[in-house]
Amino acid sequence: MSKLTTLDSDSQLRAQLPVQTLDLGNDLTQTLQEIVRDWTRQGTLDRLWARDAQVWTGGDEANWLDWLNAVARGREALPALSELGADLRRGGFTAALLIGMGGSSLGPEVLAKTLGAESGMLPLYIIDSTDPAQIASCEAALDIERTLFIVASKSGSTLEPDILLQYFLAKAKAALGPAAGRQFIAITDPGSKLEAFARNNSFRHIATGVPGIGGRYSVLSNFGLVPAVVMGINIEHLLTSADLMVRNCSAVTPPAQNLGVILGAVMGAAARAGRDKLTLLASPALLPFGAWVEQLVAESTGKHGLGIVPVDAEGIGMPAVYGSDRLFIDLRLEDDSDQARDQAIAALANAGNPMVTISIAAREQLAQEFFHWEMATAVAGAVLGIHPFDQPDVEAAKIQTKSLMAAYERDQILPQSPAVLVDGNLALFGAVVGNGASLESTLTKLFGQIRQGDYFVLLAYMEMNDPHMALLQSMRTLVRDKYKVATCLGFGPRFLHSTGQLYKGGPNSGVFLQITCDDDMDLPIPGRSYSFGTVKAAQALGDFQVLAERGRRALRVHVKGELETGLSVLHRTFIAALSRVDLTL
Ligand SMILES: O=P(O)(O)OC[C@H]1O[C@H](O)[C@H](O)[C@@H](O)[C@@H]1O
Repeated sequence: MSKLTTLDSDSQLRAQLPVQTLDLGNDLTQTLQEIVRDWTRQGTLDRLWARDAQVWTGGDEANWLDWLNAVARGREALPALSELGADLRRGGFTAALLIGMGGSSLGPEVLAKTLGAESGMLPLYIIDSTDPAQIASCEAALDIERTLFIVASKSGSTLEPDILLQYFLAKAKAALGPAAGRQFIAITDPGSKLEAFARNNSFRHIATGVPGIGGRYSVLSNFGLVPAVVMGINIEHLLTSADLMVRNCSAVTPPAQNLGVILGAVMGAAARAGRDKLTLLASPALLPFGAWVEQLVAESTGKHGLGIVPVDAEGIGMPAVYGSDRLFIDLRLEDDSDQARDQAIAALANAGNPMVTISIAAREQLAQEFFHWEMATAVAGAVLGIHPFDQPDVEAAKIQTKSLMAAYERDQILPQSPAVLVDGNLALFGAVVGNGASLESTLTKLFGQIRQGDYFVLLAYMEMNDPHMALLQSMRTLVRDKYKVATCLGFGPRFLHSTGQLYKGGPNSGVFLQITCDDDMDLPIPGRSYSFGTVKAAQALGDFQVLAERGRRALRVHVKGELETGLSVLHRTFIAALSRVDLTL
């Protein structure tokens, strides 16, 4: 194994930048060197910073590169942001709820879960679901009268934030009367419908986004900075730290020393060599970073039948449970390592798996990691010849959902074909279900379709909570260990704004098990003729229809009646089916 460290050990920068170490094996190292040589000779990095769309596909990439300057803009906005912080300190709030999807919520979620609120400032809750139970749990944790609501949406027209805003504004109005708007902040691009709504409802503050920054690249703009201010995080420190990475990734730093170019070139080279499952291994304290990386990598690269499959929070296994399609990236916090984890990672590297190690000394350096990964993803897009700033297939599921909702508004029922099979309280849908089959034989058939190099995904339209997470995680681990394939877990509708793009538009190597459920309780949406439960059902249906249209191998299991009972039956049958299946890999 050849090892390469991309900064001199005595470099002053190295003390403050992450240390990035590569252990790639000969073939990948050679490809990496070729890419770096080409980038140097052809001045590709200069062209990237000069916003030359030919670096990628020659499309409209130049319109989406304002994230390159987000840190400088953020620094200019520091006085205004500090005024906002002072105002909030006087506001008498006890907590904040951020309403948003995908790029508008995943960055703030990382900040909330890794840095958290400073004392005296507001802990940040996030709602990015239409699941009635999840909305109810979130509401139960809040004192509505003393909650600051942050509605974050670049477009200002995304369905979920729109209806969640209606819901929580009605609650706030019921508690506080017409002054309720003072409890709300909007973060949105100029001229959006949300901006107008915020004005008309006398919101406390409206923070604007930059139209030339896409959602998944927006964390270092107001979309991440305002929630950070709400939590009392020192954003001046974050931006100063991020600025070091911006400088390292700039055109002044030659590709061979440029952390972003190197990481991106490795990602692209690995994907070209069939190692397209980018498996993030994060120190426990940095685990929440993975959900943000997932969106960035999946939405940016997963299109036109190509893409890098991000694998997040899979847990680390023995080398024997992995195929030869993995690139491992170990994101570590120096004082947060334990011996068992280190040994497991060393075993993976010793077994010949390519491994990138990114080591940071303090959590605040995640601000650098945001830019590092943004640059790397843009570079990987260039290496793969992909437009990294669009998301052509997200729209397909949205269109399908819209037409289902229109049918519901007309007929008061969601149009859907009957289940192909009902096994106890579980109803099965999808082409994989055969005549006279059972849940177990259908699962066996689905598993039988998994081939080497595929990935298996659980799409769960239910409350994202610890018990559900534990059960679903155990299911994905069983599949990984038996088939040696990468596995992913997405909660709906959250993942539709993240990995959904890749699942539909990327390579047809995904095998999907969608799990839906009846809702024990439902919540009405003020001013609408439908409930959150209906929206969630339409989103799951629309998602499944698009997966089927795209020829994806997919099964839907709907749990009728009590969710926990149905899930444990599904879990047991899943294990039984796995143990029956003959390995055909
Ligand atoms: O911020 P918004 O306009 O509400 O968009 C939220 C999300 O919507 C879509 O699903 C996009 O695919 C995501 O990239 C985006 O982050």
